[in-house]
Amino acid sequence: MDRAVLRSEESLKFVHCLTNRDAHVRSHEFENIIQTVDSWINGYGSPFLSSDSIHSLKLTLLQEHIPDFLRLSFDCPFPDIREKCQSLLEDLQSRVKELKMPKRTAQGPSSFIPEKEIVPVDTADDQTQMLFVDAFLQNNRLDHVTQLMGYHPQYLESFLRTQQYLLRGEGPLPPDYRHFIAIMAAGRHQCSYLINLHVQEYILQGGDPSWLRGLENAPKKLQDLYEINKILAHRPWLIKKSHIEKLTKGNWSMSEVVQALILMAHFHSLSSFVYGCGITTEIDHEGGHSYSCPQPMDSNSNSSSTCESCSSSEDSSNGNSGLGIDILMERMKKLNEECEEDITPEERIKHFQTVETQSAEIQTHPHGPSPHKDILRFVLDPEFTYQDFVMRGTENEIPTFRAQDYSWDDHGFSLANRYYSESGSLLDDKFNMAYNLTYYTLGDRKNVDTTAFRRAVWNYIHCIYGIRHDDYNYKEVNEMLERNLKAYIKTVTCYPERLTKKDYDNVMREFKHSEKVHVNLMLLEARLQGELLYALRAVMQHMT
Ligand SMILES: CC(C)C[C@H](N)C(=O)O
Repeated sequence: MDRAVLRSEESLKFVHCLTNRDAHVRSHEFENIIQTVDSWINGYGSPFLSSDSIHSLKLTLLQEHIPDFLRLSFDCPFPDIREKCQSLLEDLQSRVKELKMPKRTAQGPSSFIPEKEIVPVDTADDQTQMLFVDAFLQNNRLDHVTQLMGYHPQYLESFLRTQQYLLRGEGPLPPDYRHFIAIMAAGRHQCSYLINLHVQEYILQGGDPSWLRGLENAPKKLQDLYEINKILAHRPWLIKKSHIEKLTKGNWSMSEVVQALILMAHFHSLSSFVYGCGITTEIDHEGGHSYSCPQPMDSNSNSSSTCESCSSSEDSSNGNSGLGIDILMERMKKLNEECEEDITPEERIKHFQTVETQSAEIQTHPHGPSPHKDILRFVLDPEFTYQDFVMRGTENEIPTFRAQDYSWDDHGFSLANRYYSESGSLLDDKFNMAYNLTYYTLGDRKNVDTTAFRRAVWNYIHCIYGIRHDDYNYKEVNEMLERNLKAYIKTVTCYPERLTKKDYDNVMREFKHSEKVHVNLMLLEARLQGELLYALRAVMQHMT
């Protein structure tokens, strides 16, 4: 190659490398990119001083990809690439004055948790580091969700394996459909974080950009999912076998239906996690970087300490400071020691109904942010939201879902496997991981059996969805979960887009951030399982 003149095909290669789907190629080619850019800057004479068309092409290309470099300088788990990106940006800044240099707007992956308390990209923990590398190679990035899940590497492993399978593994739906479904699902909670990620993936997979103009531009087959996506997200108890029938009478095969249902439920519940943990916009996405002084978001990390102290005094004066760890420990101990109370099935049902009714009385924020028009392209009726199960009205008599009649272990698991090969086993592993995960700690205490607390969280979420486990004593929910925490759980599960930092700060105060993320993982999985129980039961009813 004539190095004196950078040919436009070279520029194209540059773009290609940066956006290459195959992350392996991408990291290998990275060396070349750096060299190319280096030679642009340092090369023969000073190419940036000439004003030919190649010059402006180079400038445009560089400008477009600077957010990519900026992101890589933070999220790349390979230290050499991270450092090279940093020095490249510095070099560009000082030598190519025409370029505009952005700064990241958020201070790390979560606006609720100070960056220094989050597992760093270059963590010294080998297992987590390997998972971060895997995630980077899978997704072309180490996204904020993954980094936050890095608190819980055992879970993260299972999560990444499942998500990789759903999006890129064998399965009946083509890749662009999978990402489009992710966008539709995230749209139900206005989760622009996930929408951005999957719009990018959709395009990289060769998806038709015109579909992104709005649902009405997508194929009828995808539009047919609209209704079921909506009820699955907010009122899964309304799913009937007729919904499944409608799809299979159209041109959906049963295994496509099952893959789509799992994808939708996965992204509904991942939206809960994104909001529940205050995940920030990815650096290279719109809003993740800014070309002006990034002052506003800087105050965010500071505000966490000021906010916490001011809200704590405010709340204790309201007598609203919640269950302290000591009380919680004492109650857990008591529950563990007590032998199973002798209660009749009727009493059990009563307890369940009490928790259910109380849940309906919990006031969450009445309105969320009004949806952005970019999101409304995928959401036709944003006002359709969760409604308390007990308020479902009597006209269509929907009974409580009895988990012993249709359970994940005995029914859902094998049905998922039957129509979508490994999905059941992967999900099963992930559910078990989230359900059983414990470090025997609570705040700064060690050797604590937290089973009672964790069961209460899980079963409370199912209760919100009208699912009753008849071997569980729902009285425990009220012993374990104070009202603020119930409100937090209900908001994150049902209306995640309405959650505020204050809500996060005001609950589980003595818990570590990693524990709050742990609770969010349970929330994600319990919601996912709840949605799938309804969806797969309808599939079964349709088949029999
Ligand atoms: C969510 C937390 C209360 C979990 C606790 N740290 C445990 O290891 O069990």
